[in-house]
Amino acid sequence: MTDPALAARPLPVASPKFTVRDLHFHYGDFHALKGIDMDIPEKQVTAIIGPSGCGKSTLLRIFNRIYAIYPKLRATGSILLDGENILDPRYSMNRLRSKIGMVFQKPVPFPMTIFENVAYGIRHHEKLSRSDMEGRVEQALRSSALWGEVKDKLKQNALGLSGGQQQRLCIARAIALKPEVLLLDEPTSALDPIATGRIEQLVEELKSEFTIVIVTHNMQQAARVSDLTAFMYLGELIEFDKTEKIFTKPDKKQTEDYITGRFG
Ligand SMILES: Nc1ncnc2c1ncn2[C@@H]1O[C@H](COP(=O)(O)OP(=O)(O)OP(=O)(O)O)[C@@H](O)[C@H]1O
Repeated sequence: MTDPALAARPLPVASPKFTVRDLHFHYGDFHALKGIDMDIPEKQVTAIIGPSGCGKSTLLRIFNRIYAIYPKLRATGSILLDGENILDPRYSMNRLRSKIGMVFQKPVPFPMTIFENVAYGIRHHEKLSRSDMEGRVEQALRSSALWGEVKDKLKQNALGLSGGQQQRLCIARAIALKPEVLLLDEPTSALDPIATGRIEQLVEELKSEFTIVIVTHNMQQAARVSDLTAFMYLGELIEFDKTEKIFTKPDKKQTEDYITGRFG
């Protein structure tokens, strides 16, 4: 059961992109998310932090309903995206996919050319002329800060790129579909510090266009890139506030213990 004294209240947000209310999630009998309430603001970066197993990735994945393909997984409550409940099966998966892009922990480029990696998804959604497609691919690669490094080798296999470049390619692939939201699930955990720095800089640039939600194990990263930070523990949202406040003057003792390294 959620202890009302422990649960975070939703932070009032002027223009929420997502409004999450009383969200519970079950993996079969296991109650993984317990009564989450939060408002995620538009065109800002929201970080989700907390110790391993607290439910960060589970929460992130509910935002694009990945769980819905597994019969034993169940979400209750509501998540409004621009006012419409995306947990309602009548909200079509295609519509949701067109609004929400996701990037995973490990970059997984398709075994095809750099150009095709970006063009592939666009072709599934739109029919573009060759020159329009070239323009779209270039735009996505520029937005993901990769264009300068790959413009002369678009026909080379993407698997020849470095890990950091592959991750920026995955971001290019997601933003080429012009989503409104980008979900990033520990996007730098497989990268070296230089590649991590480039992704963090990119996140900062992309927030003028996209609503970004990032799960990270790295508290310094959350402090550097996010406007708001949500701290989770054992499936509950303990505290959700401006990042600066979470890292300097958190309200809850559990948050303070976590950010000062006393547990987790
Ligand atoms: N497919 C699954 N079936 C059953 N339980 C699961 C499944 N996936 C996750 N869980 C459990 O749900 C809880 C939350 O997992 P989740 O992966 O969301 O945590 P997390 O905070 O992202 O952890 P980490 O930081 O280690 O990635 C954990 O207790 C985990 O064991």
